[in-house]
Amino acid sequence: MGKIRVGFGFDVHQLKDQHPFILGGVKLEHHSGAYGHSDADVLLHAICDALLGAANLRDIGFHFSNTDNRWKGISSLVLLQHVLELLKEKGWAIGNIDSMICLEAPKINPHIPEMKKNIAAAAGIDEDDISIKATTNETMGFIGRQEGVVAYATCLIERV
Ligand SMILES: Nc1ccn([C@@H]2O[C@H](COP(=O)(O)O)[C@@H](O)[C@H]2O)c(=O)n1
Ligand SMILES: C[C@@]1(CO)OP(=O)(O)OP(=O)(O)OC[C@H]1O
Repeated sequence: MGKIRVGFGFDVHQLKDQHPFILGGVKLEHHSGAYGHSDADVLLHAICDALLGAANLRDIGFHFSNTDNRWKGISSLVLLQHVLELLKEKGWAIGNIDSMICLEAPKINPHIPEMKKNIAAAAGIDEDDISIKATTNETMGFIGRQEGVVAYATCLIERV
């Protein structure tokens, strides 16, 4: 086996009423949604940061500034594709990704297969190499009050 590295990513976005909610590239039916410069997909942003961190390539805001109109409203699946190109240029391939979404509602479990499919397609990896999990915050804090959504991700990358 060649050189391997691990990475870690975190993201948080505010939830606003009557706003689209995109998570893992899936549009969720919900009364509120994540707000940001892009489509505010916290799961994909955490995954992008884990991958960039593993490759020591700074972070998502360094590559895709939230003051740059090119990224306004953009699908974070496109950002993930860009991140993959950056990793490839440095000779890295993804081993696996694990992630956790912290969200009070709606339930994420029914959407996980579609999220995995979207991420696998954008990152060019097997669905089996992507794990997505979810937890509520047991009604506590800003997540519990449904004011925000958080995601964490870890990954392993290997030299090809
Ligand atoms: N937004 C969410 C939150 C949780 N889940 C699933 O429910 C299980 C129980 O959640 P607790 O926070 O009460 O431990 C959790 O393990 C997930 O499987 C979900 O789908 N969507
Ligand atoms: C994705 C970017 C760029 O559009 O903006 P946001 O959608 O606001 O997301 P965030 O995780 O706050 O910052 C990263 C930015 O690069």
